[in-house]
Amino acid sequence: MMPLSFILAAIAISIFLRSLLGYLTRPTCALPPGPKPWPLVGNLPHLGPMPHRSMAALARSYGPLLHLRLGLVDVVVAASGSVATQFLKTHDANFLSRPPRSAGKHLGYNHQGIGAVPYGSRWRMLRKMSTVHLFSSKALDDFRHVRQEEVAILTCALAHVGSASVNLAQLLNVCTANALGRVMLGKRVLGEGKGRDNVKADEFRSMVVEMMVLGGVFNISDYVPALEWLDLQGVAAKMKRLHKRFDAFWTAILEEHRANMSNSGNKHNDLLSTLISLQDVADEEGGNLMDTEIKASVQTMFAAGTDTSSSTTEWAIAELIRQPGILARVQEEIDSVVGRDRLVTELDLPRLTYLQAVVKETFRLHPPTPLSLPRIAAESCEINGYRIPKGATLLVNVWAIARDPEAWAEPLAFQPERFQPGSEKANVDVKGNDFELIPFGAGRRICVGMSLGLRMVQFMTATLAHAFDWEVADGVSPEKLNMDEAFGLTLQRAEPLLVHPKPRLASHVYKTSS
Ligand code: HEM
Repeated sequence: MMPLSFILAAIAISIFLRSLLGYLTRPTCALPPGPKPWPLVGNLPHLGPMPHRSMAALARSYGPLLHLRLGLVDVVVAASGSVATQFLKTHDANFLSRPPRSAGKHLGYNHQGIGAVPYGSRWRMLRKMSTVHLFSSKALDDFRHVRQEEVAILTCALAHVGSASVNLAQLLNVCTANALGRVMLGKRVLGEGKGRDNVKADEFRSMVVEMMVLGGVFNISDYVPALEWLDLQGVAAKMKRLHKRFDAFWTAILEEHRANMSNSGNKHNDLLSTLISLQDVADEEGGNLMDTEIKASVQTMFAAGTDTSSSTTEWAIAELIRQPGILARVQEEIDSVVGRDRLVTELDLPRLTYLQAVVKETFRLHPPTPLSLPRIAAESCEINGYRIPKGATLLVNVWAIARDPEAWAEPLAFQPERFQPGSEKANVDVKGNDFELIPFGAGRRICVGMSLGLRMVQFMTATLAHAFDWEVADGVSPEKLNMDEAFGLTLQRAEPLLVHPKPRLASHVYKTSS
C-alpha cells in the first residue's frame, strides 16, 4: 500500500498542474467592446424595434466587432466587411452550426431541417441533395418553364386589375410560393382556382403567415433558457399547435407522393419525390434520410425562399418607382434586348447588365435578412485580438456592412451605376465572395438557395419593369413614396407597396395559357 504522504503529494501536484494548465491556457484577451449589460436582461433593452439599426448604431460607438449580452447569451456582432471575413472565411470552420432556438425546436422537428441541423453528416447530406436536385444549374434549367409560367400568370393578373390598386407584395408572394411549390411538391401551394390544385391552399397560407409571425417574435426563453418552462409569452405553446397542423399537412403530402410514385413506377418529377426515392441511400455514417428530415427541410425551404425573394423584388420596384430615370434606363435596356412583343425570359437575363446592377443595389440597401441567420461558436477563438467565447452567437449585420461609409461612396443613395463596368464596384457580386456585400451570407453555410433566389429576383424585377409603367396608389408622388422598414422575420416595407400597373407591351403579351 502507498504511504498517505505520497498520495497527498500526488493530489497536491495534480491540483497544481491543473491550475498551472488553466493559467497558461486562460484567455489572454478581453471580450469585444460593447455597452454595459443590465442585470439578467443584459443588452436586450438596447435592441429596440429594429435590432439591425440599433446594432449598427452601437457599432459606430464601439467598433465593428461588438459584444452584447442578450439575456444570458453572449452575442458577437460583425459590422464591417473585414470583421465578417474573419468570422466567415478565416474562422468559418468554427461557426458552422446555428444556435438552438425555440422555432427550430418546436416548429422545425427539433432542429432537423437543413437550416437548423447542426453541422455534420446529416447537414452535408441534406445540403448535397438540395444542391444537386433543386439548385444546381441543371435543376434550375429543368424547372425554368415553371418559373416563367408563374411569372406570366402574375403579369397577366397585374395587367387586368383595371383601375383598382394592387398590393404588389401579396401577388409576388403567391408567385414565388407557387413556383417553389410546383418545383418542390409538383403543385401550387397558394392555389389560384384553375382546378389543378389539390392542396388546401387557404390552410397552407394561414400556416405560413403564422409561421412568419411566430418566427419573428423575440422569444425571451431563447436568451434566458432557465425561463423556457414558463413560456412567458406563450410562444412555445403556439408553435407546438402550429407544428401539429404543419405536420398533418406534410404527412398527407408525403403519403400522396408515395402513392403516386408507386402507381407511376417510381417516377419523380419534383424535389419531394426525388427525396423519397433517395431515402435508401445512406449518408457517410450509414444513416438514411428520415421522413422528419424531409418534412423539416421542405418547410424550411418555403420559409426561407418565399418572403426573401418576393420582398426584395417589392423593394426593387419601389426604388424604380421613386427614381423614374433609373426605371426608364432599365426599360430601355430590356426593350433593346427583348423588344415589346414578348415577355422577358430567364435566358435574356445575362444580357441585362444594368438590370443586374439594379438588383445588386437593391440587395445592398434592402437585404431581406439584415442580420443574416445566426451561427454559434463551436470553440473559443480570438478575432482581431478579442476573445470570442465558446457557445457565443454570431450575428453578421449584413445590412450595416452594405451601408458602411468606409466601403461605399454615398452609401444611402440608390445608385446601380456603382456596379457598372468601369465603376468602383464593377466586380463586386452578391455571392459571398465580396464581404462588403453578403446578403446571402458567406462561407460553407451560405444560403443554399442563392442561385434560385437571385434568379427569381432578377427575373421578376426585369419582367415587372419591362411589362409595366407604375403609379403609386392614392396619387402619392414617386418621390414621396414611404421607404421605411419594418423588422420581422424578413425585412419588409413598413407600408406595403400599393400601385397601379400600366401595361406598356403589345396586348397579346398579357394573355397566358396556364
Ligand atoms: C432573395 C433571396 C434570398 C436571400 C437574400 C437569402 C439569404 C439567406 C441568408 C443570409 C442565409 C444564412 C447564410 C449564412 O448563415 O451565412 C440563408 C440561409 C438559407 N437559405 Fe436563403 N436566401 C434567399 C433565398 C432562398 C431560397 C430561394 C431558398 C430555398 C428555396 C433559401 C433557402 C435557405 C436555406 C435552406 C438556408 C439555410 C442553409 C443552411 O443552414 O445550410 N434561401 N439565406
